[in-house]
This record gives sequence, C-alpha cells and structure tokens, in this order.
Amino acid sequence: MVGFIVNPVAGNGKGKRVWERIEPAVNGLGAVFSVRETSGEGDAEKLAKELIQKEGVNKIIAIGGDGTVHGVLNGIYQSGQACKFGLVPAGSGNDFARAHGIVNDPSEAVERILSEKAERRIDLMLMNGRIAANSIGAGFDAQVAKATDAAQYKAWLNRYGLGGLAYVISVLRELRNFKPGHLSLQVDGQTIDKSGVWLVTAANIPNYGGGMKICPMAVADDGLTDICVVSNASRGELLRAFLKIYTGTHVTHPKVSFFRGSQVTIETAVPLMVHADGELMGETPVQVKMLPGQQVIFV
Ligand SMILES: Nc1ncnc2c1ncn2[C@@H]1O[C@H](COP(=O)(O)OP(=O)(O)OP(=O)(O)O)[C@@H](O)[C@H]1O
Repeated sequence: MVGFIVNPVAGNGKGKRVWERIEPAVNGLGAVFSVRETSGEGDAEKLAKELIQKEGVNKIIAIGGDGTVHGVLNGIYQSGQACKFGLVPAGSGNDFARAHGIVNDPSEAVERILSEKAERRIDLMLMNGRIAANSIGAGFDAQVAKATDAAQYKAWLNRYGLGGLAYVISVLRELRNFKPGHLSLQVDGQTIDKSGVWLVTAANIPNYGGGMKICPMAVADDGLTDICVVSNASRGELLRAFLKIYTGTHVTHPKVSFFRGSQVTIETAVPLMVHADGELMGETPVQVKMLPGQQVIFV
C-alpha cells in the first residue's frame, strides 16, 4: 500500500500546489493509497511511522523539500520496518532530489515512483539516534540554516522560483556575526584538532543549501561520509571559498580540508549549532555513524 505525505507549506506553498496538480492522476490510477498533510514540526516523521505501523504502508511518497525528506526517513527508520521512499520535489533547496537525479516535473516524478521505474539503495547517517539523508553540519552552516528558516526573503524568493538564493543571502548576513572556534574531530579513531573552525560538515551527498557542492566527492552508497572542515580563514577568505562551493572548486583552497570515514565524532570548545538536512538539531558534541545501504529510494 502507498502512502503520500504532503507538506503544504514546502517551497512556500509549492507542496500544496504540486499535490493538487498530481492528485487527479493518482486517483485515476485506481490504486489504494492514503494521504496525510503535515501540520508542523515533527509531523512528517510521526505520520510516516503511523502509516507504516497502522496502515501497512510499504511505499511512502513525500511531496516537499529536504526537511520533509528528513522527517519521513526518520519515521521510516523509527518504524523498524522496510518501507521504500519516493520524492516529488516541492521544496526550496531540493538537495536530495538534485543529488539523486529525481526529476523536477511532479507528474513525471510520481509516475516514475508508482511504476517503480528505477530504485537505488542509499546509505543514511545516524546522529545521536536520528537519521540524516543529506548532511550534518556544525557551526556556520547551521547558523545559516537557522537564519534562512526564519527569513522573510525566503518566502519572497520562493515566489519567483529562486529559493536557493535565500541561502546565499543568509551566508552574507551570518558572515558578520559568526565566531570561529576550536574543533576536535574523530574519524574512524583518528583525532584531528583544528582551531578557528567556521564549519564542519559530514555529507552523504555532494550538495546542500540549494546546490552548494560542499563535499563534491561524496557518494551516497559507499558506506562512508565525506567531511569538509573550513578553518583559519578570514571573512574575506571564507567568502572567496564560499563562492567556489557552487562549482566544488573550493576543494583546493588551503583553508579547506577533507576527511572520509564511517564513524565520526564532532566536539567543539564552545557548543556550536548543529543541523541535519538543514533542520536544526541542538548543539555539539555529536556522533555520526553511517548506516550502509539503509534505505531504498526511487529515482
Ligand atoms: N503545515 C505546516 N505549517 C507550517 N510548517 C510546516 C507544516 N508542515 C511542515 N512544516 C515544516 O516544514 C519544514 C520542512 O519544509 P521543507 O524542508 O520540506 O521545505 P523547504 O524548507 O521549502 O525546502 P528545502 O528544505 O528543500 O529548502 C519543517 O521544518 C516542518 O516543521
């Protein structure tokens, strides 16, 4: 049985519009399905778990952005049961969709999922008991995620289909406020100490923040997370490195280092804000463990 989880406010109302557009076609297929609309924080997760445990759903199709993907995958994980996952992209950043080559056209996306055109088994990241599908970041990027969430300009830009630009504006604003600090990073038993750290990101896919290629070499089914650390950079250097993130050419920047592993601990001298898939998740310290091949997704 198929379950749809619709986030009506994703992409500032795109979630609702996309569902209204595809609903007649889904109805026309004559398949049995359940639909749930999210009403706020934590709801996608709760609804996914309920659909699986109470209604016997074994395929969930989310209509929303990365926050909705994050919620639904956590619900599937908590259900303790196998449930395949498909996404009809309707968010602002849509990084999960971009990384996995999920088509943008809603009708085509839903048709591909329902006909089980192609599937892929991907790794997930487990952080302090929760799942992340895209990335987990501490420091500047979490601060940016928080600012973007609260921003008026996100709604305005979404109206013009420029949701990704909201993150750029937040970066420029937060650059002035953030204070870099000390990081102790453990990657598969190896300890790396760095001072003046702006951000540390453990990624399962190359992109975040609406297309920034923070870890261009990240592969979602290699059982490993790619870690990017930006440290000891002046604000000007950070900005220059940041501009290169869109093409992934920051990898050769002297203030940027990369690591790769399956078990990671992030500890900082001063607690830093943490995000998982762009959703705020408290503060450091955090432990990240890869769950290889944990989830089947439709692409
Ligand atoms: N009915 C609702 N009203 C208000 N907020 C909601 C509702 N349903 C879900 N949410 C919130 O929506 C957020 C997730 O939105 P989502 O990430 O899917 O879209 P987005 O932010 O536009 O896109 P992206 O993450 O791809 O940039 C969650 O933080 C959740 O709490």
